[in-house]
Amino acid sequence: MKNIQLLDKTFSLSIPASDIKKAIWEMAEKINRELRDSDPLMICILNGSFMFSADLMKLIDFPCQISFVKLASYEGTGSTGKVKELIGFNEDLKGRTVVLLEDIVDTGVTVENCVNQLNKMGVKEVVVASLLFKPDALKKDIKLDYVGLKIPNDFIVGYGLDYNGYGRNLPDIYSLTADN
Ligand SMILES: O=P(O)(O)OC[C@H]1O[C@H](OP(=O)(O)OP(=O)(O)O)[C@H](O)[C@@H]1O
Ligand code: HPA
Repeated sequence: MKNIQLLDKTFSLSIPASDIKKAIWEMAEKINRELRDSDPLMICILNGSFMFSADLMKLIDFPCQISFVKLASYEGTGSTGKVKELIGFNEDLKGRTVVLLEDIVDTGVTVENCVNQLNKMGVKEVVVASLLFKPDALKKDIKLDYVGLKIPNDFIVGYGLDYNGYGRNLPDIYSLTADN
């Protein structure tokens, strides 16, 4: 199994790029079918979602807007349980169908925070699309509308996800090995 080293930690290959691509194709197909008449505004949650959002958006086959927010809840290999807002929601979203684009839903703290903020702003509906979901880590009562892949509760890097800023550029996803 292919291993990589990032700073002090070793990771082993867990999800190859071909599986990620297939999951995004399937999600895009559903979104194209189900949201094309809603004039949705996609919101990419930076940093982690940059790669997923870019690949998904290229497969959306109707005119569609995208905007960006920058939030952080994870430090090192764990959740802080709090969401830091580095660039927030600053457009008029009243009455819009908003699609949150997440690379991963882990504890659910970030998505819950976004959904609450968007509902206060008077959106019509919030739709959540996440490439990855860790069901065993979830601590919040949130609804996920589109999920690419369900994964075990292991710390992962690659395809946008990082360990202390490293690993985001990897095309495959790797998980932390037991010997760390
Ligand atoms: O469900 P949660 O426990 O909230 O975890 C999910 C969030 O954690 C990651 O972001 P992170 O805070 O690491 O910031 P980053 O996107 O800049 O890496 C990821 O991109 C999600 O936004
Ligand atoms: O497993 C993870 N890896 C990197 N960033 C994350 N943010 C939430 N979960 C993770």
